[in-house]
Amino acid sequence: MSYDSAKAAFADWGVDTETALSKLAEIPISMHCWQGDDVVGFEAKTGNSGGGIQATGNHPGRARTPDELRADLEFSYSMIPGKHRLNLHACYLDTDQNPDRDEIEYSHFAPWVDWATDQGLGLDFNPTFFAHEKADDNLTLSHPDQGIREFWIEHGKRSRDIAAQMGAALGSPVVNNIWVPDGYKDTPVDRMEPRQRLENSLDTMMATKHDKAQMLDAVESKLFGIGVEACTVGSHEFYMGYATRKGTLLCLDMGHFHPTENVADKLSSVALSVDEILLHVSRPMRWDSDHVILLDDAILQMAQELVSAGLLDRTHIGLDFFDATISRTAAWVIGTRNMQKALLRALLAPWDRLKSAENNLDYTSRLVVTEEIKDLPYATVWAEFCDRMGVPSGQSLISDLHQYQAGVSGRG
Ligand SMILES: C[C@H](O)[C@H](O)[C@@H](O)C(=O)CO
Ligand SMILES: [Mn+2]
Repeated sequence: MSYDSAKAAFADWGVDTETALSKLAEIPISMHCWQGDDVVGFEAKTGNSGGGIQATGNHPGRARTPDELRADLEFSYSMIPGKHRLNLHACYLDTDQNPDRDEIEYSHFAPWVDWATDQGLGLDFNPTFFAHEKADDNLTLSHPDQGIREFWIEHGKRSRDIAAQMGAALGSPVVNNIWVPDGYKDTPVDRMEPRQRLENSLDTMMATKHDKAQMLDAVESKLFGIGVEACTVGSHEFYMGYATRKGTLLCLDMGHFHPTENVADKLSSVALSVDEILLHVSRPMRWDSDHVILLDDAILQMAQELVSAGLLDRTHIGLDFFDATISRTAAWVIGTRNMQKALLRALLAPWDRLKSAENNLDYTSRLVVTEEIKDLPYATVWAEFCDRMGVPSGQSLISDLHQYQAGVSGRG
């Protein structure tokens, strides 16, 4: 089918494909650096703690250096339509020095900023509260030992400074997302004190106010992780309350809730209490397994909520998955494109008609419309978008992905 025919098919439903394509082109997705190297990072390892997260698989081609990671990212972005962002973790520093987490400075990340400037990308940032000997108890900002708390508070403060400097250099606010793995394997007898300690540590860490044009604080909750099955200190209720009272962004990771919860349903509720939201779009399978996102119902509903509720302007869309059983660059490309495809479908829905049917309690019409529009030629509009943005779609994408993977498979 030609694009003009597809455009006419959508116009029949009162939808303008050109408006949808213009909007889609303006939605940045923050791609996570850690898909490229299985969350290993570039510092000398000092601890065993994985933070309860785990990349599994041994597909060849893992990036071992910042240069390899940047090459993989450049290829991946060239397969993704539009201009996007890179979400960096503090353990991905690029320096010959070996600073501990409480010694990191902007200079250790300056090569990333130079590269991002060159590539026209925005950056986001995360302090790394895992994979370190001082996190081996699965307690960091809520640790009963004040010295350990202070170590991590210093790391968090420095991360915020670095993020703010990145934002100033790039002219685009850097979201600095705080996730700590803190929790207990078995049922704790005291849940209150750890949560008070976490709150106090966060307050100290974020005491310095930064210009929101440079840096935005976000906090990420979790249900459980490996080794902290009984209690996570930074639960959803903890951070929902914290973000609401303190004015930070709230990060919703789709893998951090009970498997039957609909994370898309949370957006409108959360948006009534916090100004801005950060998403970690992920695909949990039985647990927080961080599979590559598919164009499945969970993602489609997420995109529908963002568009229908008018939340695109105050939601930062980040990704969080890491699969080491497939080509890592293909994982980035497939996952990011799926997020965009979901957004495109949501942008192509006849929302006025659907909302009007719902408000008139005409659920029959609502159901007919939602089901009939599933047959519209979304693929043709997507192919047009890719074409205009100079990236492949369909079978040529497959050969490009395979060709790049073949070139990196020999990495040791
Ligand atoms: C590496 C990330 O910080 C991590 O995935 C975090 O966002 C998370 O979701 C932990 O489960
Ligand atoms: Mn996450």
